[in-house]
Amino acid sequence: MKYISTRGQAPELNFEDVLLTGLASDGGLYVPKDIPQFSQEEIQSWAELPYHELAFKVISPFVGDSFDEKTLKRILKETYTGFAHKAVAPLQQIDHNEYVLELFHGPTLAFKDFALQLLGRLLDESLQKRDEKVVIMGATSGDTGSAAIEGTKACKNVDIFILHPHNRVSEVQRRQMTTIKGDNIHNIAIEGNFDDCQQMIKQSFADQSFLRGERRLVAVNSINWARIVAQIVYYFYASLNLGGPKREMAFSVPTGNFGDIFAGYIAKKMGLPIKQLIVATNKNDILHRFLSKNLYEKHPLQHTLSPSMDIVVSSNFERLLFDLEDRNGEKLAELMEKMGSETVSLDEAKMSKARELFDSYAVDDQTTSDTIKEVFEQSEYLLDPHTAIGVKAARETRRDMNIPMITLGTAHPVKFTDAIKKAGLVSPSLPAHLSDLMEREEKFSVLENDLKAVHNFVEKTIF
Ligand SMILES: Cc1ncc(COP(=O)(O)O)c(C=O)c1O
Ligand SMILES: N[C@@H](CCOP(=O)(O)O)C(=O)O
Repeated sequence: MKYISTRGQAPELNFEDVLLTGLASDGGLYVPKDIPQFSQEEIQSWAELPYHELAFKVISPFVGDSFDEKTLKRILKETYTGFAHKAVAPLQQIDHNEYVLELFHGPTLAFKDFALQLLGRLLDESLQKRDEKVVIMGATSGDTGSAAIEGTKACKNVDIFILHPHNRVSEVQRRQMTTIKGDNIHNIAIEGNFDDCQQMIKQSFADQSFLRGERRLVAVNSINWARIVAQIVYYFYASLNLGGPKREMAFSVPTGNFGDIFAGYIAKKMGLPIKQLIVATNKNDILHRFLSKNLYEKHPLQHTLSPSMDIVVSSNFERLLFDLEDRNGEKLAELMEKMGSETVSLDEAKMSKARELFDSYAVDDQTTSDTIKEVFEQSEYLLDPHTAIGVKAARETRRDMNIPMITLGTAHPVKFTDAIKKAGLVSPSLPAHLSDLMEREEKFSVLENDLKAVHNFVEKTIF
């Protein structure tokens, strides 16, 4: 399997090299040259498989010969047998033909564990084989940070630097990152917002001179294709558990960086019958405005009850635009340049293609609170604020009541106690492995919103 850059100028790479990088050298994102296809019969034959075996079927064509079959199977088994729920990604029915796919039974209680528990193990395997040490840099609006640290903390060949917006993640989220001990773990609170953090990561890939040519820079955000690939699996898993592929499914996906929903789009391209994919956003609704009005226009970032989705520039949207531009890297590079500085509309043919693929809906804080309360009163099921946005969007945009509607349950409500209290409900207790989280000692550095300051910090730490 070969990977190409969305901007058409970077060298083609195999899966292992894509895993060991972030942005392509031309500033684009790596995508598979061809998407693997499965027949309905083949998908059907996986109906009884446990999660890790299904993951092997879905992921192995993307991995190609980068990891041998035995190693990949071992790593997948280790990854998913570590989840707290036996089903790994259980479905909870919340109404007639309406479900939440619980993706928060990993160690950090958010869907990011599905990919980052795997990515950490793949990295470890690869770096040990190569006898190479790397620097990881990541930006987080709350969940990627702890999942990335948890996933890579055992890797001896890694120094990890995670940037989060100072005072803009929940207390549980911050403590989950800043209390993990390890000399190779470095948390940085940036006096800015998530977009500032993400921008600094992208700029770091563009100019890596601060690493003095001695270390490779690796991404843990969903700009790294290995993140997306792991997230495709649970679309297959949910569908197979509800009678797919003989039945079509609809998915509603709380969206920030467009990684999780992009994984659903790929699952559909691979042959999974998905009737509807819903982009559910909070007030940072650039994607909803784009899909509904054909206007890509950046508004200032707003802080909401769903902080992990407080994102303006969605990195993975570029991967979709690449397909809408018929995979023409040159045209895409021009479009991305324009989108960086002005309001952009697509031509109508491309826009209608995008609208055939996705519905969208934006939810404000009051409605998020109301939805948490309403679902709890109806079904005694407690949603986290991100999942609540997915459920609300599903209910508002559903096209066919006979098709099962699955909202991705992206985080456990215990991570967002303030939002739960605002909805007038009682927050659950932390699970046993985190029960003393509020007493643990925290370690992080606060830095100004300045790339040079961050690079100096990294340099001083590792050299
Ligand atoms: C809890 C939660 N829900 C939803 C999202 C959005 O996912 P994505 O960025 O893949 O669109 C995130 C992070 O981005 C998250 O942490
Ligand atoms: N919501 C994320 C933001 C980063 O997204 P990613 O999918 O690119 O890692 C977070 O919680 O950190």
